[in-house]
Amino acid sequence: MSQLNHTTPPLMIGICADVIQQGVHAYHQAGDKYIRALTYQQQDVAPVILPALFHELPAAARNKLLEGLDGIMLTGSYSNLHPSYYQESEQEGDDASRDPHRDASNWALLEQAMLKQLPILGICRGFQELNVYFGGTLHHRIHTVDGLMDHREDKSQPVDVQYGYAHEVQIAGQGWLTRWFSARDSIRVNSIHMQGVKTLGQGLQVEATAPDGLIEAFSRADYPFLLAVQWHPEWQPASYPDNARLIQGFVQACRDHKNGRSANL
Ligand SMILES: N[C@@H](CCC(=O)NCCCC(=O)O)C(=O)O
Repeated sequence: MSQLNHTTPPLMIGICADVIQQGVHAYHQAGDKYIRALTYQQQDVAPVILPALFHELPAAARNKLLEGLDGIMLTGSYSNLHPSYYQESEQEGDDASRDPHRDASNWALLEQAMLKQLPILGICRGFQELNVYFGGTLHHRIHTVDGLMDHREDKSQPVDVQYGYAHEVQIAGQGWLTRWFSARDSIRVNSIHMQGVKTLGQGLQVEATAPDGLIEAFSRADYPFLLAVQWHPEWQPASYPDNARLIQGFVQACRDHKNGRSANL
C-alpha cells in the first residue's frame, strides 16, 4: 500500500465528469466506483472530478487545472460518443443517450493533457473516445454485426452479475498488460458496452482482444503512459485482483510522472 507522508503533496488524478440531467437541472458527476478505485490501497491519491466544460474555459484556467494534475482517467458512461466525431451520422437504433458537453470537453482535455505528457487511462466510453481521438471508428451496435458477440450486460440481473466476469481477453504484444499479467496469456473481464472498435486509431497498439476478435485494450508505444480498456477495471478491486492490478499500474504511472520518472516500457 502506498502511504502519503505529511510533507509529500498527494497525487492529483483528474476524473472526467458526465453531464447528467436530473429533473430540470443538469449535474456534472463521476461514478463512485471510479473515484474509489483510485484510492483503493493508495493513500497518496487525491481524486479530482473535472467538470465537463474544459473546452469552454479560458486558456489560463485550462493551464492551471492541468498544471495541478498528475494523470487523467476517462471513465465509462451509458451515453455514446456522437458519431460525428468519426465522420458518421446517427444510425437507426442508436438509442443511447448523448453527452455533447462530455464529448467536447474530453476532446479539449486530451489535446492539452497529451502536450503535457500526462498519464491517461481510458475505460469503456473513455476507451472508445481515445480510439476516435486518434482517428479510429466505432461499431454503433456490436450485437448487430455478423461474427461479433453481444457485449452488453444483462440489465435484468443484479449489478454484481452485470459487472462479473463475462469473457476472456487474449493478451497480445509487449505492452502494459503483458508486463502486469506476464504469467498468463489471458485474463477474465466484465463486459458492459454496445459499441466497440471498428477501425483502430493511428499509432495505437493492440494489447488485448475478445474471443470474437474485438479489440478490448490498446496503448501507445510513443507516449509515456496511455492505456485504454473496453472493460471496467474500476469494479470492486477488493474482489477482483486483476482489476486492482490494472488501476494500481495506472496510479504508479501517475506517480512516476510526478516524480519525473519515465513510465516507458
Ligand atoms: N456507451 C458506450 C460505453 C459503455 C460504457 O462505458 N458503459 C459504462 C456503464 C456505466 C458505468 O459502469 O460507468 C457503449 O455502450 O459502448
